[in-house]
Amino acid sequence: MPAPAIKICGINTSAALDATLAARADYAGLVFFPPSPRHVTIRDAALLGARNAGRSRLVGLFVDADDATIGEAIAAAHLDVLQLHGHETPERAAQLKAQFGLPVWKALSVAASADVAAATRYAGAADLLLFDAKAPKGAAIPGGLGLVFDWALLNAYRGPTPWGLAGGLGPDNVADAVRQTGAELVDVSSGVESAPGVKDESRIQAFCRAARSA
Ligand SMILES: O=C(O)c1ccccc1NCC(=O)[C@H](O)[C@H](O)COP(=O)(O)O
Repeated sequence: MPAPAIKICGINTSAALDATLAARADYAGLVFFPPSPRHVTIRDAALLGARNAGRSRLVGLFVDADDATIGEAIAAAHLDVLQLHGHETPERAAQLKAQFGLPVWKALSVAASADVAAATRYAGAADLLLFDAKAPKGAAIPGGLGLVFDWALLNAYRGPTPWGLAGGLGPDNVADAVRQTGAELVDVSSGVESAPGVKDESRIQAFCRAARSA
């Protein structure tokens, strides 16, 4: 089984970006969602984009954002991928893909088999599906909560769209997760932090090493 691609999400400082680059992660995620402890302003995003200088692929994460917000973020940070983490429909995903000419990843919250079955609606609209744990009702943010879902639910996925795994991953369980699910991409945020929104260089290194060992 080839090693999965690795995305470290919630990069909000130059130190966090440098740690991600040093660990040779494939993707670095920037969160454009003000309620998140990992939110980056347009100014932060421009600085991070310039520092990255094309070394890692930058994924902009949006929650039901409008076109102007997304366009401004792309221009500031030179984003490579758009990740939609809200209630965006297949039509909205397809429209953003056409409008901005970037790959679109759709995050899908999973708590039951029906959530996985519904993923086929995004065939042709999204370039990658990111299966993540469903946030509890009333949560301030829909991701980045360190919650794991039942990975066995993914056995039911039969769609053509490539997919990745997120939700409660960390250095201690990512290798098992890859072995059990065969995920082509793994995504982590809180599992490589020392506090919400504070990335930990040694945990980023350990996560990448463990993911590649699977
Ligand atoms: O991370 C956030 O703060 C966030 C805010 C709003 C929507 C999504 C968010 N994160 C999405 C991610 O891509 C996370 O990496 C994913 O949910 C996994 O998070 P974690 O369980 O903390 O590893």
